[in-house]
Amino acid sequence: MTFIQDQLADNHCFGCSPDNPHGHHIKSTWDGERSICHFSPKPWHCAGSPHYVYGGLIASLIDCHSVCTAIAEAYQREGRAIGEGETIFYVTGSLNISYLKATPIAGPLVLEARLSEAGRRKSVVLCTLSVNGELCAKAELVAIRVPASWGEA
Ligand SMILES: CCCCCCCC/C=C\CCCCCCCC(=O)SCCNC(=O)CCNC(=O)[C@H](O)C(C)(C)COP(=O)(O)OP(=O)(O)OC[C@H]1O[C@@H](n2cnc3c(N)ncnc32)[C@H](O)[C@@H]1OP(=O)(O)O
Repeated sequence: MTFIQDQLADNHCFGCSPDNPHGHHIKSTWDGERSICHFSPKPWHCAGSPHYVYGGLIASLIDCHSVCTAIAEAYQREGRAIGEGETIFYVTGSLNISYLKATPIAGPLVLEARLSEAGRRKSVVLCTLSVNGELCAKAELVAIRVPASWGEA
């Protein structure tokens, strides 16, 4: 299986870089229309109760999965494979999350994202997070394209 994150160069992100030893290492697939990410929380990712997931982690997963989705779609729009040619980077401009139900830590968490808007510099991504088919959170993220030089270490 090919993951978006494994095709991106110069990515040190806490949420999604494969190379950040302390990060979440999320993995997202892109089918040309929507992206999917599965994540199994660890016991220490809990909220006040040991049974439910910490909201900050949920935000972090949605953030990275959505921005990676915006990047994948942008490569596609330019007729390139992800990571091919000049680097495309997006950052989070805004992230609006509705926490609809407490998210069971037993997981797995399933994130699904698609674009509702794709402009020259700005993309809007809609993302849901479900467990066992039950919708626990939904979000809208505005991703803004930035120069490739932002990725330089
Ligand atoms: C921070 C360093 C990141 C380096 C990344 C490079 C390597 C990446 C590698 C691999 C990626 C893998 C994935 C990563 C995933 C993780 C994502 C994150 O955690 S990112 C960190 C958190 N986000 C920030 O720190 C942004 C801080 N903000 C800014 O830098 C600027 O405010 C920025 C770039 C977001 C916009 O700045 P302007 O002034 O250039 O933009 P204007 O030209 O005014 O607007 C362009 C369009 O965007 C809208 N816009 C701008 N800011 C917005 C906002 N905050 N909310 C909603 N819309 C916004 C505007 O309304 C405009 O839209 P209209 O074209 O008119 O339709």
